[in-house]
Amino acid sequence: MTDRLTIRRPDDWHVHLRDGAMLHAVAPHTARQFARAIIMPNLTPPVTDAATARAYRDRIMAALGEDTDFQPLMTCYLTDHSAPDDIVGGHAEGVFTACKLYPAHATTNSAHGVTDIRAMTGVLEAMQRAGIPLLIHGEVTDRSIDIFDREAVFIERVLIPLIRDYPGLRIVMEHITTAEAAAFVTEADHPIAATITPQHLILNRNAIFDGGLRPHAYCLPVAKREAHRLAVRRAAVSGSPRFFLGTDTAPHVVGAKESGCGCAGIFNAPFALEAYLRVFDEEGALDRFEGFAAEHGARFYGLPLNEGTVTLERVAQQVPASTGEGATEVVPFMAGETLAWRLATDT
Ligand SMILES: NC(=O)N[C@@H](CC(=O)O)C(=O)O
Ligand SMILES: [Zn+2]
Ligand SMILES: [Zn+2]
Repeated sequence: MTDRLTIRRPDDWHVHLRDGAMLHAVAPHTARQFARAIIMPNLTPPVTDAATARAYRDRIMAALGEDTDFQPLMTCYLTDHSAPDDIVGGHAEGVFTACKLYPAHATTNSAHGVTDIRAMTGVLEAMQRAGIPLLIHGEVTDRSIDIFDREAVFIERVLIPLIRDYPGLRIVMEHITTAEAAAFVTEADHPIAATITPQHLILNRNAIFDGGLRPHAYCLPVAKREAHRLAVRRAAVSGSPRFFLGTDTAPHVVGAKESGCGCAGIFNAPFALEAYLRVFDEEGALDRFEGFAAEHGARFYGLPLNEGTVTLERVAQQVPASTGEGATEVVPFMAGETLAWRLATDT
């Protein structure tokens, strides 16, 4: 049995750091585990231009203090009014690493999102030309489509036409949850990849209703049936360079989760590596963990691999019931459960 695993320093390709007091409370968790992270732009108001992104990046670095070498990679929130020149300019200046497409009203803080992706011709052409990745929350917002089918229907209705129209556009399908998405990303003749969260590797939809309504197991896209979880697990441990780590850590204060209309989002930043490693361990794929956590994403984004390593050791630890206090009290993923692995050292 392997009891220690040393890998290249990993990156998290999908993170919500929020702002203000919550940013200060949650950012250190991500910076402790990861060298870099793709920072989601769904603040209120959203991060839609380079000046706003630069200011947000400064607030992130200020929240982490002087000693950190963590690198936030900023994204631009696309709206119906996004202008190609602003995006290409922001990317050329080194502010934007990617652009994020939220279909309007698909998820938390997506009210300003895009109403018709097909109408975004100028922006998508410019991104394709400049090699700027398009990160997609891949769910249709058609209320007549069952919530468990919205990802699969998005592939048919939106993604297939999109890759046909923009054959060179680099796409990351974020937080995939279905067998359909795993198969599509594996097989597509296109520069496309997908992030996978710990929760979609560990939970199926029964977890949301396990003995009562479980708000801390609720995120979007919502967890699917067991067959889908298993398909997503196979994709994660397959060794395919098209699948990589993106936690979608999405903190909401406890009262906003435990509510008559609880927010979508799971806060997994404090023990993200440990949660993923549990899955790779169970699947007998410890040798594939480094690729998933520290190589595939950087290569897809065309960024250098990190220097340095982290070590995880087989030492049990219990996930606390909550982190933070007051306006920053958040219940972490797997609260109260015991994890077999622990992040040990940073070198
Ligand atoms: N995943 C979620 O359930 N929530 C995210 C938004 C998102 O990534 O869709 C959030 O910002 O809270
Ligand atoms: Zn999303
Ligand atoms: Zn997200």
